[in-house]
Amino acid sequence: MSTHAIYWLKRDFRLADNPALTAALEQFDSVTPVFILEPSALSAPETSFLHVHAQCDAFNGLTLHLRQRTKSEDQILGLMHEEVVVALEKLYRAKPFAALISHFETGVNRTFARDKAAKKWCNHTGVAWQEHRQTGVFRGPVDRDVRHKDWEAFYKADRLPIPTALHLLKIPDEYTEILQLPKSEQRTYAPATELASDKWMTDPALLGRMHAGPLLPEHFGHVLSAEQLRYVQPVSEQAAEITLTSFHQQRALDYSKGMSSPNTAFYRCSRLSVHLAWGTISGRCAYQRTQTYYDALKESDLENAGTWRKNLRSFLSRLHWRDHFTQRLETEVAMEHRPLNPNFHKLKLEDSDELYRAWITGTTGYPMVDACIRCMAVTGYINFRMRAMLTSTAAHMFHLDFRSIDKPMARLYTDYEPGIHLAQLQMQAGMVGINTLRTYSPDKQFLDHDPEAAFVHRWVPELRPYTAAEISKRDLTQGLGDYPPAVVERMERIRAYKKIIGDLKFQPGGREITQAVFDKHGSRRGPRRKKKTPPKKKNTTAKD
Ligand SMILES: Cc1cc2nc3c(=O)[nH]c(=O)nc-3n(C[C@H](O)[C@H](O)[C@H](O)COP(=O)(O)OP(=O)(O)OC[C@H]3O[C@@H](n4cnc5c(N)ncnc54)[C@H](O)[C@@H]3O)c2cc1C
Repeated sequence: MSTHAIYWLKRDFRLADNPALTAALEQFDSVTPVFILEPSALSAPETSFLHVHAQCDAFNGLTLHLRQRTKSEDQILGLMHEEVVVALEKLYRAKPFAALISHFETGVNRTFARDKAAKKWCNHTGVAWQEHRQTGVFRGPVDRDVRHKDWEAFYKADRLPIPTALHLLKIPDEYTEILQLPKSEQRTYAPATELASDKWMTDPALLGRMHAGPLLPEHFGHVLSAEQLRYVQPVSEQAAEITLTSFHQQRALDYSKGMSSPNTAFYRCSRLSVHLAWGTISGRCAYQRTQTYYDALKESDLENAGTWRKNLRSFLSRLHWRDHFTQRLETEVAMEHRPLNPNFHKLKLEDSDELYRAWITGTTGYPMVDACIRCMAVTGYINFRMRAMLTSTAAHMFHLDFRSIDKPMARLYTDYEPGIHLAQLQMQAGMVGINTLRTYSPDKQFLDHDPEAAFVHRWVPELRPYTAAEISKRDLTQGLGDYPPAVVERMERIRAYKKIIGDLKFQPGGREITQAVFDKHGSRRGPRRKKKTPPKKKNTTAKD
């Protein structure tokens, strides 16, 4: 009797180095790939048009890739717009399947609860659910001191080729009605000539282009404006390939130099985060291909080979940080709702609605903060330093609780990855407590990284009549023309925040609590500290 399985696509829209897809095709006679876009995910507080756009684009890209590979015009990628258990039940009733195959996911409590419900359904029905690992994040008890070795072993293992048995992927007749795709207008992406002059727009030659295809965000109630459509980053296996190649061959030379300023980061950074987040490339593939390129540069007589290598090494470290931070959420799922460091469980902040509204609408009276928020709302991207500055402003200056800004901020990134986002958010807000609290001054960031005010002028039109010098010397209590005064005075608020955090961190028994957090979650790669007291200085890298 022939065996049949469902391959449940979950943040893994690719054919190459895909452990779940490979396993499904090796074990079963036929496999139906299904992407389930749940109504509860679409209406979740962390979801925005950017995530829906990313998934539609990735779905369309994978559809195209499958057509090219199988040389067939048949739609072999199924879509369901249902809650997962309802979707599985419908499929099973139409045609029973022996197994459900997917990757395991480190997500928020909502996706964790969904997965538990799916597990219960599988147990009840007798369907075997195989969850494969696609990253260097480990589930279950892991010895923290050997985890790095496990991580390395995974990243050094041969990556999986595109399976040859793609002809086994099919939508059987029994599923045709259930897996019908919406009828769509074909959309064309903005032509490259229109993109030439604006450094925040995506350039198809460097970052790829969106595909026309059966899914559009509009089908799920998320409409992108014409401006957003021209700025959002394409997300597909094909676009990931172009992005990685252009990074290796053209952009990485100025990576370290260009990553801090929002005027250069849109092209100098790798821009691989959306692809890693939605699985249009595997972390292992990005890592190994970069390592190969790095090794080749050792033999190369290319001018600046040393600089290329230094930049690629810095990129490789960041790929490791991804899993390091995601592991925190995998180990401590409660961190969505409470600080990682128990010293802060009783933290009470002012959490003012008025300050929250100023922050999220980009009307704080701090030009760099406002420009970043408004830029993200259109492009779905900002670089690391600016994300850290936005968090630091929200927490240290505006005294907003990290739980109040978590979902709103997640909605602004196309690359939203719950593990990295929550770990970074908590760290920048001082809720981890194992590193020195780092405060970013928005006005210093403006002077350092936007000295000509190009970025601020682009995203805050009220400030276009003023020069960079006029902007930086403005009277904070007055604003400039139509631009509002600052909503709070900076230094006094930061001092107050640091006192709140310090009092909790150094309460009786607080140091021991912080040491326990370090032992469980701290990086093992730097010098080990086994002192009773938490580290005082240093460790202020972006990573920790
Ligand atoms: C408050 C806050 C929230 C964040 N939320 C996310 C998120 O939801 N998703 C996300 O991918 N990144 C997040 N980051 C990390 C970082 O800002 C982005 O990964 C980076 O800006 C993406 O751009 P890039 O791909 O061009 O990065 P590059 O600088 O080219 O880095 C290469 C890759 O390394 C990884 N990486 C880089 N920096 C970090 C870091 N500090 N921690 C963990 N991994 C890192 C990313 O996968 C990135 O794609 C967040 C940072 C902060 C401060």
